[in-house]
Amino acid sequence: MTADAADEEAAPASTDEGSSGATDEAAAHAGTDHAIDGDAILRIRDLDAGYGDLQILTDVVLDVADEEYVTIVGPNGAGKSTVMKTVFGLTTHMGGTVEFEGEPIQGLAPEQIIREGIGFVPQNDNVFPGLSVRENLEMGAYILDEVPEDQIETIYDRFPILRERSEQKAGTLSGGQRQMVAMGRALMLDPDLLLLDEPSAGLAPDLVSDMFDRIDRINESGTAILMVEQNAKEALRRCDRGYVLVNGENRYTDRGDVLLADEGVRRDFLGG
Ligand SMILES: Nc1ncnc2c1ncn2[C@@H]1O[C@H](COP(=O)(O)OP(=O)(O)OP(=O)(O)O)[C@@H](O)[C@H]1O
Repeated sequence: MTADAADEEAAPASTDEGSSGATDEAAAHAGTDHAIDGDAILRIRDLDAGYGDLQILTDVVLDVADEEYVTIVGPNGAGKSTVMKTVFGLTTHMGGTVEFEGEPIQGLAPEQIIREGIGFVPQNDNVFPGLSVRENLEMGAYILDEVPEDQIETIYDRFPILRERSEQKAGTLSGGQRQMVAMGRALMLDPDLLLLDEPSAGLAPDLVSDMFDRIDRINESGTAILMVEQNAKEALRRCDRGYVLVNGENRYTDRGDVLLADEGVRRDFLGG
């Protein structure tokens, strides 16, 4: 979304004095109002979830507005990936609600969630290594009766190297190219919301900013993004709003630049 639109969307989340747009470090205080005032396409309320009997998330609140770019940061083991997996129906739902475009989706299976308009790029094992690039993309549209050729062309236009490598087995691609296949596959049904779990993990440093640029362009073309990223500072620089999660609970929520400028957030969660 545009910077202006982001300001409008994000402003209600900033409740503390000084968080209303200031990038002045001394004045910036990260907010703790985790819900936005306006409409959200993804609306998570009081979410409890985990694995089997093991509860990881407690009372998590999180919103993503239409076309918004939201990132989740926090220490290792905070439950960031668990939030994404829970939205996608891959964990045990224990309480609270997850609404997408006004409909409850908690407890639905991933296949149903894909149909609702959410794409997910997991951190690991996110391509079929023995299938070609094109076959991987086709798998992204497996719920359709026919392969959407125009969408494959759209993906190839977005990631031209995939057109060149269309017949190559995904397992023989570089890490960056595999990540493009995984993103391309998740975009095959043109989702309204794309979940990205650590998209820069394992990439050579010179490829990381290219990957972030591609994510920016996906967002600019109208797809909302919810991303977990180890490269927290860069993610907060790029996103509209960020959530800091600690021990499976919300800690701070604010615009990315406000979180970056908050001394406590920097010291405790961003490595100083
Ligand atoms: N499949 C699973 N079964 C049981 N526990 C799990 C499973 N996956 C994750 N966990 C546990 O859930 C907790 C949160 O893990 P999660 O991966 O969500 O954290 P994270 O914030 O994404 O961490 P990191 O930054 O290290 O990737 C951890 O204690 C982890 O061990």
